[in-house]
Amino acid sequence: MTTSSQPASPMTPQEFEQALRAKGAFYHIHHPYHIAMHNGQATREQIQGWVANRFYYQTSIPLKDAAIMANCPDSQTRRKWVQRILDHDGYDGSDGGIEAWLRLGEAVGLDRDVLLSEEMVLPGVRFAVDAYVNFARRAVWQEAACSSLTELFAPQIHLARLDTWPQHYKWIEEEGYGYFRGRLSQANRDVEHGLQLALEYCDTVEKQQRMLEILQFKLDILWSMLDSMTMAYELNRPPYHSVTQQAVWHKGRLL
Ligand SMILES: O=C(O)c1cc(C(=O)O)c2c(n1)C(=O)C(=O)c1cc(C(=O)O)[nH]c1-2
Repeated sequence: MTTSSQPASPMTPQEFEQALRAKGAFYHIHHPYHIAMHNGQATREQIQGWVANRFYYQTSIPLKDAAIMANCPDSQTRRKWVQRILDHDGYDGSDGGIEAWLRLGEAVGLDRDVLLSEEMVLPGVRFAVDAYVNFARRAVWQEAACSSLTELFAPQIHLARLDTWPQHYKWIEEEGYGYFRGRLSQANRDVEHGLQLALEYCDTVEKQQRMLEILQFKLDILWSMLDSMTMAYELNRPPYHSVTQQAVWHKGRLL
């Protein structure tokens, strides 16, 4: 094995931030399934499939964040990090992101029970999301915390949806867009904290290279989710399509 491609000295914090940001080239905003949704070319079934499958990501994010907190001995970090769980689960009478996503489901014509039952969650989506939660359980907390840094690129994707979906998909009820609106400020705040942790923690060549690899792993998760949806809802090749039309795949959380 050769290590000749390793740089001799660590990047400066500015250079390292640039290297993290450059990973935006591989964000799922560039996936053909996402581009089709953005351009108004997605069918109702494709939008519904995306909303129902992404619900599994939404409900897994608090599990992932709780796993990070469980491994983090620093109370100052936990005080900040706990806000991420509250954002999704709701607190003090505010509903939170999971409820907002259920409303998005209703706005695209999916009963909330369909989302909650996870019956539409494709195995490939489940495996990708579970990999994220399991990584957060095993990794040192700083690495797990910084794997959330795909959120660097998220405000742009939420804004783009708010911009184009109402024009293209008149059948989606307006109140479904609350989730994307709420995430704009939340994602920016999360990124500020995540980036600060990454720049402080990654002070060696090895840590910087590993963090870039972890960010790529997270990008792979988001991309693979859309690959699974492409197979099922665009190419009409859901799991077992060659043997049955029925959705026989497992439905429960086996994490
Ligand atoms: O809609 C999106 O494209 C998108 C992407 C991501 C992301 O980049 O991981 C998140 C979200 N949304 C999101 O809503 C969210 O709450 C969130 C939390 C995290 C994380 O890794 O902790 N990513 C994301």
